[in-house]
Amino acid sequence: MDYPELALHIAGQWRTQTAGGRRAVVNPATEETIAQLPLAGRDELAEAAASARRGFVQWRGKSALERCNILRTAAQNIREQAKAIAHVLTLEQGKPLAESLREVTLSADIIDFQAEEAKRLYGRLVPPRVEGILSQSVMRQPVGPVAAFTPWNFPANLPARKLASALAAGCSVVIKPAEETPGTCMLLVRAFLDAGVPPDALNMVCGDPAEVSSFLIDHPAIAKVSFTGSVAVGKLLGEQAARHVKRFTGELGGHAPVIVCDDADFPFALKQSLAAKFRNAGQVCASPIRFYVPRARFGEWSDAFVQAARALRLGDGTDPATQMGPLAHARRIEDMQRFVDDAVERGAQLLCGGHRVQRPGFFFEPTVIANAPTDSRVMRQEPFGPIAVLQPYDTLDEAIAQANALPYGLGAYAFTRDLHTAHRLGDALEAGMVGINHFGVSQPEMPFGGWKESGIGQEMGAEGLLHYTEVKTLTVGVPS
Ligand SMILES: NC(=O)C1=CN([C@@H]2O[C@H](COP(=O)(O)OP(=O)(O)OC[C@H]3O[C@@H](n4cnc5c(N)ncnc54)[C@H](O)[C@@H]3O)[C@@H](O)[C@H]2O)C=CC1
Ligand SMILES: O=Cc1ccc(S(=O)(=O)O)cc1
Repeated sequence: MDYPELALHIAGQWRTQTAGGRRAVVNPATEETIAQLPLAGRDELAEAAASARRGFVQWRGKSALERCNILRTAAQNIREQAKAIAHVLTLEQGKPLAESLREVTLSADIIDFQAEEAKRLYGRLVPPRVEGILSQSVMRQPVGPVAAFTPWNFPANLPARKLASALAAGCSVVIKPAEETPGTCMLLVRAFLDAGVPPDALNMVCGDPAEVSSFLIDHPAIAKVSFTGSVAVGKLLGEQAARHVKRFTGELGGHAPVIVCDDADFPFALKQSLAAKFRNAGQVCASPIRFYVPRARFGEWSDAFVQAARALRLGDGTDPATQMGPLAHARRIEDMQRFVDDAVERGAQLLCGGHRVQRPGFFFEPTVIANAPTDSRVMRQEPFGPIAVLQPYDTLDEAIAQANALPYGLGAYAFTRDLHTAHRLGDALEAGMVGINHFGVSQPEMPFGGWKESGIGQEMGAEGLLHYTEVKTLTVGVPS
C-alpha cells in the first residue's frame, strides 16, 4: 500500500469532506506532499464528542471478556497489516522502515497486554464494621469518554497506548493524532473498528491542535484527557482539564541523563548509547541526552562516540541502508540549530555535526557537544533531536547530583558492572523509569511515566489501565 486517502472518523462515518478545510501531509525525507488531511470544524468536533458519549454507553455494557476478545482481534489485525502500516508510518514520519515495523508490532503487543488486563480489573470485598451491612465492595469502573492527543514521534505506539488502555477499561475515545502523522493512526482506528469496537466508541479528528483540544476538554461529554507531548502544552491542557476537575494523564518531555561509571563495560555502553541516542533521530521522550563520563576516561568515550556518530548513514527511511532518518518537520531543524548555536556561544565545544544536511528533507547531522555550561539551553530543555551532550565528572555523588538537577524525571540510565552501584543508582536517580546497563525501559508490561514536570500518571502496565477508571465503593445493606 502507498500512502492512503485520509479521512476522519466521526459519529460512525469515515469523512473525507469536512468543514475545517485541509492541510498537506509532507514526507519529511523528500519534503513532498503525500496527502491532504481533512480538518474538523466545530460542529464536527461536537458530533464526535456526542458520538463518544453514545459509544461509551454501548461499550461499557460489554463484558470484560468481550472487550478483551475484540481488542485482541484488533491487535491481530494490526499484526497482519504490519508491513503496510509501517510503510505509511515511514512515509509520514521518516524513521527507518525497520524501526517502523518494530513500532507497529510493539503496538499490537501493547494492545494485547491491556486487553488481557481488562479481565483482571479486580475489586475487593471489605468486612463491614457495622451490623446490617451485607457487603462492602470496592470496584473500578470506566471513567467515561476520553479525549486523547498524540504527537508525531511515535504515530503507532502512542495512539496504541491510549486506545488500548481506554478501550480495555470500557471507555470510549476521541483521538486527535498529530496532523503531521495522521495516516498511521487512521489505520489503527480502522483495525479496532474492523475488530468490533462500536463505531461510536472510537472517533478520530484532526484540526488546529489548540482549537481541538480546547473544544474537547471543555465539552461536557468528555470525562478524561490524555496527552503526550511537550511540558509546555501539557501544562496548558492539564490546567484546562483541572478547571473542570477532569482526569488528566500527561506523558511529557524529559532530559534523560546517562551515568557511565568508571567500572562500566565501555564498548558495550557506547554501542547501547549510540543506538539509543540516534534512534528515531533522537525524537524520543526518554531519549538519552546528557552523558556523564568519568573525567579520566572522557577522551576515550568522546573520541569513540564522535567516530560512531559521524559514521551513521542518513537517508530516506524506506532505504534499507538508512540508519537515521530526517526530523519529522521543518520546525525541528530550526530548533536544533538554535540549541547548537546557543551552546557554542556559551562556550561548549561542538565535537561533530551541528548543521542541517544540504539535501531535500529535514535532515540534521548527528551532533555531539561537550562541556556545555549548565545554563545553556541544551542543558535545560529537551532538544528532541540528534544532539548528545558529553559532560565529565569527578565523583559519582557529583554525577548523581547533576543527573537530578533538572525539573524533569522521565528516563534515567547508568552503566556499571558493580551490583552495589547499580542499586545505589537505581535508588538515587529521580525518574519514573531507570535503566541500568540498558535503555529498554519502555515495555508493554511496565508502567511508563514521568516524575516532576515530566508528567502525571503512567501508560502501559497494569497502572496504565487504572488511569482510565474511577473507584466506586458499593455497600449493600439488609433489606428492612
Ligand atoms: N513527549 C513526547 O513524546 C513529545 C514531545 N514533544 C516536545 O514538544 C516540543 C515541540 O514539538 P513541536 O512539534 O516542534 O511543537 P508543538 O508543540 O507544536 O507540537 C508537539 C505536539 O503537541 C501537539 N500540540 C501542540 N499544541 C497543542 C495543543 N494546544 N493541544 C493539543 N495538542 C497540541 C502537536 O499537535 C504535536 O503533536 C519538542 O521539542 C519536544 O520537546 C513533541 C512531540 C512528542
Ligand atoms: O516518546 C516516547 C516513547 C515512545 C515509544 C517508546 S518505545 O518505542 O516503546 O521504546 C519510547 C518512548
